[in-house]
Amino acid sequence: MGDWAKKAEDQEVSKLVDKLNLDSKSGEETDFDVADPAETSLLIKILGKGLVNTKLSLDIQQKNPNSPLHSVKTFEALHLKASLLKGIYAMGFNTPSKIQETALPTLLADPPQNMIAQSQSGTGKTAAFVLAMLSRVNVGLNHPQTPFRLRADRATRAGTLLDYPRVLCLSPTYELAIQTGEVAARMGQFCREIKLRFAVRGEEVDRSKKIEEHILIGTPGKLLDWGIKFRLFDMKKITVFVLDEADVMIATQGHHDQCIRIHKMLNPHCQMLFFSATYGKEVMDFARLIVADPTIIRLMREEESLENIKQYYVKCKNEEGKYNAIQNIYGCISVGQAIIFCHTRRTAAWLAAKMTSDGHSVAVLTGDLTVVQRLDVLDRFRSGLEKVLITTNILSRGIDIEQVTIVVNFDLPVDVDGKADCETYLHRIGRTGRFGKSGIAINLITDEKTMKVCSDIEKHFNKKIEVLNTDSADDIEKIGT
Ligand SMILES: Nc1ncnc2c1ncn2[C@@H]1O[C@H](COP(=O)(O)OP(=O)(O)OP(=O)(O)O)[C@@H](O)[C@H]1O
Repeated sequence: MGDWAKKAEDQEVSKLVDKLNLDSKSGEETDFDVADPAETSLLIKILGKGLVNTKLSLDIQQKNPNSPLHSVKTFEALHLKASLLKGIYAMGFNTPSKIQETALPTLLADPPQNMIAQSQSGTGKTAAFVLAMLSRVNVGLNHPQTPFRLRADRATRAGTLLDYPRVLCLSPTYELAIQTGEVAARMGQFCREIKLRFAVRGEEVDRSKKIEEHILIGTPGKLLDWGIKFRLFDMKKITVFVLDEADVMIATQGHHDQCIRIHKMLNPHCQMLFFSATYGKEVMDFARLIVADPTIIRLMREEESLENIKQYYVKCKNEEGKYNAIQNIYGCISVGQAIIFCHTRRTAAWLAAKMTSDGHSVAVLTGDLTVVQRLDVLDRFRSGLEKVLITTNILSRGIDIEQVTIVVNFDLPVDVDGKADCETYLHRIGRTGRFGKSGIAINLITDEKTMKVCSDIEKHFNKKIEVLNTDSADDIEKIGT
């Protein structure tokens, strides 16, 4: 698989550059930013350098009484092929993550079990289902359940494996498919007999030849073309069907129906695996269309508390007044790194220019940047090259920027109806504070309307938002203690 890994890497770079070019041409100018779920997911995967070791508990809803739902504490206990175990260790995985230790025994069980697994980004779901895909291909070659005629048939053809692919993995976008393929290439690097193929835009096929790779990872449209339109492989022979990023899949126009169409072509004995970072009703409804009698595993998210965050509001006359409030705060207390949220790109640009001219080191992250450019901004900010990150709603819920000491809502988060967006507020300020020290959140108010938004947020979380007079140095110094 080694050459595949290099190819996947090259593909990823060149395709991300394509996206960069595409982005620079695309998109009418808009002043408001709305986070694109697929871009957010890709950013998280690329930024997610390591495993999110979580203490959160697992909620396991056992649907299939035959499922051997126990957990393993080591990868050895999974009795994987030596070459696969070698690949896992080569990736630096010493012990299974929480979701892996519980999901893998079921994912690898015989007879195969269907599963719906939900856990937030960075907890190891991709690695879990990739391991299952690679294992199944190995197991499929000589599994006692493999129909005898298939084994005999294969023996007569002296190893020419004509009844492949056996594994389909659907991703909502080209970039996310490449990311998953990368993980598979690294994990299967010592399993030279396993062949992977991307079913994504730009991947050409010879329509006169059947596809012989064992695992296809791609987007629904391309897989529909290869499997149903051009019949380049037999959908009925698929033994493992993985639907990844289901929450993003639902949010990406048109994928919902394509996934259902593909699913309808699979045989009922195919193992259906469904992965999602969120677990809302729409995700669960979609899952029930795809997965029969699933074992359901979800990583519970504890309610985020605002206990260690001190929240203030400042009454300002206008935008200039808001700017002066920020300047006064910086003039009185030492601020580590700060994130300032604006409602529009225009405000973000105006504020960035003013703060830069007053000597602040400022980074701006808005929706007109490509994924690659956003990564660069976030990397620089995380490494402390800039001290102030000015952004809009594009810095959506999923992207965690830890270790900022102060968050300023230059504009409070509101929904499309102008009402308080409490979930976004929680995400925005939920990252302040360092190792349990209290964080500071400052909300800048200019009129009755935004004052009401602020008090609605206060009521929603039942956590006092104190008034702050930024014309008084004593008042400001008090918040820094
Ligand atoms: N058992 C493990 N031990 C150490 N690192 C791991 C383990 N499993 C996964 N990782 C690493 O943790 C990071 C997140 O893993 P993975 O991508 O599988 O999580 P995820 O839940 O799918 O996240 P996302 O939803 O963003 O894709 C990756 O860098 C991966 O290499």
